[in-house]
Amino acid sequence: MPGMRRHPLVLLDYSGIVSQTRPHFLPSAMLSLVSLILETMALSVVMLFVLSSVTCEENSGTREWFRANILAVAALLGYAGRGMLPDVLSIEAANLLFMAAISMMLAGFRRYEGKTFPTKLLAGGMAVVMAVILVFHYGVDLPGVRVITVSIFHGGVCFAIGMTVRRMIPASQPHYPFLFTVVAAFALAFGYAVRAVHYMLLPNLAVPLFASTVWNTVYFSLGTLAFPGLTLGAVMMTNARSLAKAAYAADHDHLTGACSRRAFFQLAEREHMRKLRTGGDLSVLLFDADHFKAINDSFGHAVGDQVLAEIVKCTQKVIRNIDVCARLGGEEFAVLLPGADAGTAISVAERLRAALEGAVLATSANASVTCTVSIGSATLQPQETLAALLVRADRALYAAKSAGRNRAMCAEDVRRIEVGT
Ligand SMILES: Nc1nc2c(ncn2[C@@H]2O[C@H](COP(=O)(O)OP(=O)(O)OP(=O)(O)O)[C@@H](O)[C@H]2O)c(=O)[nH]1
Repeated sequence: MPGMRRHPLVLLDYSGIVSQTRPHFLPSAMLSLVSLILETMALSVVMLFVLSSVTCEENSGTREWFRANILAVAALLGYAGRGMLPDVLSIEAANLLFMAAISMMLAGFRRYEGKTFPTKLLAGGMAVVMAVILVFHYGVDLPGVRVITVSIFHGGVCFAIGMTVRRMIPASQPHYPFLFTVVAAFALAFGYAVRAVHYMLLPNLAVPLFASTVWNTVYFSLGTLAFPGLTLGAVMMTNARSLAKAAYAADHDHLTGACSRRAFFQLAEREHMRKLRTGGDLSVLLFDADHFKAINDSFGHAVGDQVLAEIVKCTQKVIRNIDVCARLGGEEFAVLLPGADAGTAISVAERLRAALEGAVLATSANASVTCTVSIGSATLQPQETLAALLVRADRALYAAKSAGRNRAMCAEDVRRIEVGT
């Protein structure tokens, strides 16, 4: 084959030049480093299986990480074949594939972040590195210069990965997957930088590629960890995001973004227990859109949906951050008001009613769609259960509907009316 050096099993330096000939057996030192490369390949293949379990359109970045691992496997095959494959495959092609692989890894993290990939910058960088490799392989054979150039590229990309993931460390959900990836990326960047500086300081460092020196072992181990480490971080980040999405979906209403019924009852239970233990006030508002069926019938279900979403937006503007607005079902909503006494609760209810009465909640064929609400409020009595509190709020809501709608009524007043005082 043209370009292939015909030494079936040989020990080569970085440039691929024969430095020793071992016609039938690989020396054990060489074998240990080749096996390190083969183990990395095996790990990357395992990572491909792991990645395939999370790779899909919704999980941004996973496709790029999958491709990156395929490229890495191909590159590692090339590196492992040094001495058995033509130089153009084991040096040029392998380096090109590994640069593409690590760049693809960065592309995955950028996609995960929702950002585009700096294709031109990286393609330009790869072209420069390849030019250096060609010049310092076929022109002047300086393996050290090739190592320095490739290490600077890999280190730079790993640093960019670290910076990208560092920006994404979330405030609320578990940090661990992100910290793991940031540490892995920065450690790799540091390792590559040390390698580049090492070769700059010792330009005549001409140990054979697979010679089992301390530094070779350190640098090979670094390379061994690069892909599996970053891929593991990527998979953990994907799982963290999936869990966060699932938790959000369970706790929020899909249409309006309000708290879900399930989450509302959980929060209400917790607040109720706290108030029973520590004292203090707790109020709840139950409210329902008036004649909502007529909106659906006149403007269509889509406009009805828009109105429901706007009702929630409007409510969230009226209440405090610590209050919780939930959609209990259909056109029925609730607001939990921790620390609010009966007077505060009815004034919040009145503000909400007035805000919705004056708001255009949707437009349809140039018609403004408005919708009023009826509200029942109730405040926790000593030793009262949550269920009893909600029953009283519901009765107040029913009273507001019966009294003509578009009004807020307080359970305590309704009770007074019921007992005739
Ligand atoms: N667009 C839309 N409509 C919904 C949704 N959930 C429930 N509805 C509609 O809400 C309407 C509720 O109607 P009713 O229970 O008769 O209540 P209403 O028309 O608001 O009358 P009052 O409550 O007595 O003032 C029904 O037509 C349901 O189909 C939803 O998610 N989207």
